[in-house]
Amino acid sequence: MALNINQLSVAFGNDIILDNMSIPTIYPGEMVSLIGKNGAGKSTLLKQMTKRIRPNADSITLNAKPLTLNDIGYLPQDHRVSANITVIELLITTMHVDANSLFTKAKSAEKALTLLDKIGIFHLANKICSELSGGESQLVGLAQAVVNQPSVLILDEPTSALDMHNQFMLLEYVKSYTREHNAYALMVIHDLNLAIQYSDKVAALHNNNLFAYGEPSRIIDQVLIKNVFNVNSQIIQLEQHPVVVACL
Ligand SMILES: Nc1ncnc2c1ncn2[C@@H]1O[C@H](COP(=O)(O)OP(=O)(O)OP(=O)(O)O)[C@@H](O)[C@H]1O
Repeated sequence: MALNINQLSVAFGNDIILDNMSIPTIYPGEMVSLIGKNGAGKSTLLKQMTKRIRPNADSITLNAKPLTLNDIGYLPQDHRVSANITVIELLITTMHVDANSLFTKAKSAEKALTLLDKIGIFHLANKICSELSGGESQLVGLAQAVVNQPSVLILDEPTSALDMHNQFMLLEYVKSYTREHNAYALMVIHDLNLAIQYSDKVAALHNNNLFAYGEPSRIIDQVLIKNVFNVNSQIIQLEQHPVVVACL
């Protein structure tokens, strides 16, 4: 059981974004954060994972088979739902329910409400999607991404619109989902301290390739931060976690 990304290349015209990039095997139950400067290719990598057809199907595999759309739940960057339907209706629709069966529909509503409760957004069930705030929309996007219980969660900056409490609430949910379902979570996170706290492994992308990969406490240090972000920093050790403080 493993998720593999091997020899992946992506170019837009003459611009090479990912150059024959491989990531070490990702194991069930693992949360992996992608870090790197703006434009490094993090979203490009995640978008490649959500493609129906890839030029080289073997470049991204789940249990040795090409990753399919059925395997994944995807929360894109800046996710917004513009539809004039309620959150619960959105989730039921996402579940691909047979519209003729009232029983199945009722079961789906129950399932969707349980999920909203688990994520901590039960109160949003009857809100209209197009009227949600940015942060509410991001949390609903997470519910939509997990509602069909995918094996692979692909989350592009899932905490970017969230307040401090909701950042932790979302990441705690992703952690429990990943552990309970033996799933794989790949997330782009800009906040290094959140990445350190919530990742089993961190993948740092730089110069069109993988710069470093491993447990956050082993790979995130002043040298990496200087090389990847061109920022001076200090690392403070707090219990087992390093805490990054940027310096001028
Ligand atoms: N459809 C496209 N056509 C042309 N260039 C693109 C396209 N999509 C992305 N790029 C370019 O590819 C590079 C990587 O973009 P990507 O969105 O993957 O970066 P990122 O690491 O996710 O950045 P950020 O942290 O700013 O979200 C950028 O230089 C971007 O301009």
